[in-house]
Amino acid sequence: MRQFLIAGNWKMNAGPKEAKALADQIAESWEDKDTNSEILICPPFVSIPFVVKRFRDTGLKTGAQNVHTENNGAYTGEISTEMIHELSCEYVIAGHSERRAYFFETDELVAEKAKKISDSGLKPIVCVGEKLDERKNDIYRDVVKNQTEAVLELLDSSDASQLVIAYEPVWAIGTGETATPEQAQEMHAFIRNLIADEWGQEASESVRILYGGSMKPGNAEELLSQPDVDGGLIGGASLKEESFSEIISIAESIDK
Ligand SMILES: O=C[C@H](O)COP(=O)(O)O
Repeated sequence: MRQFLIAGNWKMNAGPKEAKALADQIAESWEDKDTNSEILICPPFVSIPFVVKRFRDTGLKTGAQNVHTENNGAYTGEISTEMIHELSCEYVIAGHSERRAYFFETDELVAEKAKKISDSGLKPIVCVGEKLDERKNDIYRDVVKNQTEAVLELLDSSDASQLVIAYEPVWAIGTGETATPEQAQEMHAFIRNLIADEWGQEASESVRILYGGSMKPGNAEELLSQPDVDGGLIGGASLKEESFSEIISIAESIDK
C-alpha cells in the first residue's frame, strides 16, 4: 500500500523567523505521534535550515521547492542538489506551475531537474497540471500526458518508489476552487496509466500521486479517499498549523 504524503509548500512565504515559529507548532503537534502518513514541509531556501533543525529526530521531513540541474558553478541565484542534500532535505519539488509560468520552465527542463534530483539521492515531487483554458478546450489530458511522459522518459522504472507526482490543476491553485474528487481521481488514474504504459503495472502502483489545488480541511477527506490520490501538496492551508494539522488528521483517519 502507498503511504500518504502530506506535503506543505510554503512558496515564497515564511522567512526564518516565521518558519521557526510555524515549524515549532507543527512539530509540537506531530513529533511524538506514530503517524501512518509522511509529513513534509518545503520552506523557502533561506528557512530550510531552521525547519530541518526543529524537525530533527521528529520523523517530520523537509524539502526544497526548486533546484538547478548543475552541481555548482556560475549560476547566480541558483541552488544545487548537493547543497540541498547537505541540509538533510529528502524531497525537492520540480516544475511547480508557478515556476513553469513565471520562470518559463519547460517540460524538458522539469524532466532534467527530476532526473538530477533522483540521481542525487533525493526524491522528486514533479508537478503537472493543466491551465483553465486547456481544460475548457478539452486538451487537458494531452497537456498532462506531455508533462508526465517527459519525466518518465528520463527516469527509469527503478526510480518509481522514490518518485512523487503532484497533479495540480492550475485553475485550482490559490483560487479557492478545487477539482471535484471525480475530476481528481480521473486525472490521477490517467497519470498512473501513463506510468503503467511506460514502466509497467507494478512500478505504476508504487508511484505516489498527490493532489494540489486549494486542498483544505473541508475538502481533504473526499479528495484523499479517492483510490489514486496518495496525499496532498498543500499551499495556503499549510501556512497555518491548525489547517495543516487538520488535513494530516483526516489523512490518518482514512483507511484504503
Ligand atoms: O504547491 C501547492 C499548490 O500550488 C496548491 O496551493 P494552494 O493549496 O494554495 O492552492
